[in-house]
Amino acid sequence: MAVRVGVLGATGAVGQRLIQLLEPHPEFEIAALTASESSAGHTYQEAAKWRVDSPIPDEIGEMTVTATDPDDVPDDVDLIFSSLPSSVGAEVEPGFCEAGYIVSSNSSNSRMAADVPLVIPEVNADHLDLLEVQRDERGWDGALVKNPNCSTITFVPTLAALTEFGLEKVHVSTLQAVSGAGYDGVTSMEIIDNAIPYIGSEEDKLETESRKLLGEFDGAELNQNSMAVSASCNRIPTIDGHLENVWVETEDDLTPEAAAEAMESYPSLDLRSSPDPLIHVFDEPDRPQPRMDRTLGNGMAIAAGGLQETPFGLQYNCLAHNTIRGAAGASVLNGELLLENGYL
Ligand SMILES: NC(=O)C1=CN([C@@H]2O[C@H](COP(=O)(O)OP(=O)(O)OC[C@H]3O[C@@H](n4cnc5c(N)ncnc54)[C@H](OP(=O)(O)O)[C@@H]3O)[C@@H](O)[C@H]2O)C=CC1
Ligand SMILES: N[C@@H](CC(=O)OP(=O)(O)O)C(=O)O
Repeated sequence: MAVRVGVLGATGAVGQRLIQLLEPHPEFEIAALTASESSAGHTYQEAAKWRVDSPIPDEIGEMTVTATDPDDVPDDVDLIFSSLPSSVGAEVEPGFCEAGYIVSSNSSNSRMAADVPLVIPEVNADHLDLLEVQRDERGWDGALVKNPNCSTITFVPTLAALTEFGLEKVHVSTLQAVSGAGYDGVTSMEIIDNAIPYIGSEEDKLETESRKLLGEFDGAELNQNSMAVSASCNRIPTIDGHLENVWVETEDDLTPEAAAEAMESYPSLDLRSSPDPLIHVFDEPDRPQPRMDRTLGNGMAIAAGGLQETPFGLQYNCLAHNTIRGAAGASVLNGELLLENGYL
């Protein structure tokens, strides 16, 4: 029987992607949609300014949106997908966990909290066991699991494939699509014929979340990876798909051929939304490209290419679909992992 799920922030850009992925999902059944007080009480099709590239499923359009409060969500909902502005997430997510709901959240609040698993299933599924520590410390019947920032998700799987060479220093420079800023994030006058070399708080997220994701959980606490990470983030006028340039210095010698082999053979998982292969390595020097490669693996794959030796170590480019692998798809995959691991 499908697990009944709720979506917090269901009318937003990521909430709409969540609905697009969850509605046909055989393991999950959408049973609750929440948003702000101004949307509550309206049907979903009245409340949401739908912008996803497939129509609103009929039965979803007719559902009534409720306020984002545990008392408004049916008790038989077991799993909550949260895609709220982070200030709202920080306020309401603990209440859902206290009320017994398992929350798979995309919002940035609490990602770096010591007892909150920050998970990319193919990279660090074992960090999910931090939930035992979380429940002991917080006394929750529910639980809170986070997926990382969309730019972090794009480069960390490629680093995970290279850990056997001993990661020492990583430099990453991003070319991020406008959808990452949300529909009202950057105006057309700001971004057309332009590039903006600043995205608030983004560099810090790449630098800290990557070290947590590649850290080791010893059963009691998580020890962060000791690699040094420096990030520089840029907004460019693409719609979807974050492209990143990465330089990696390693303890052991690392040739482009060995790196390509490690990335191509990095294992996927037997979860419905996990693509196989996880990392697609291009031989063509001008790939990956956002418009051509963001839908690889139904938007869940990581694309890499342009591997070469430089005076600053191995250099390559990588790409992922920021609102699918980088947001809604990441939360759904964490939901699948929670199900697989018996939390639901
Ligand atoms: N856009 C993207 O590509 C990405 C976004 N994210 C993150 O995901 C989260 C959501 O982003 P996005 O979908 O773009 O945001 P949107 O602004 O498009 O949507 C926000 C959602 O939250 C609801 N909401 C806003 N305020 C409240 C409130 N006070 N109480 C309850 N619900 C509220 C809105 O409801 P209503 O319609 O009623 O206002 C809406 O459903 C953010 O944390 C963002 O940083 C992460 C990665 C990528
Ligand atoms: N800041 C990201 C999107 C985002 O909302 O990230 P986060 O999930 O860390 O809030 C971007 O602009 O592309």
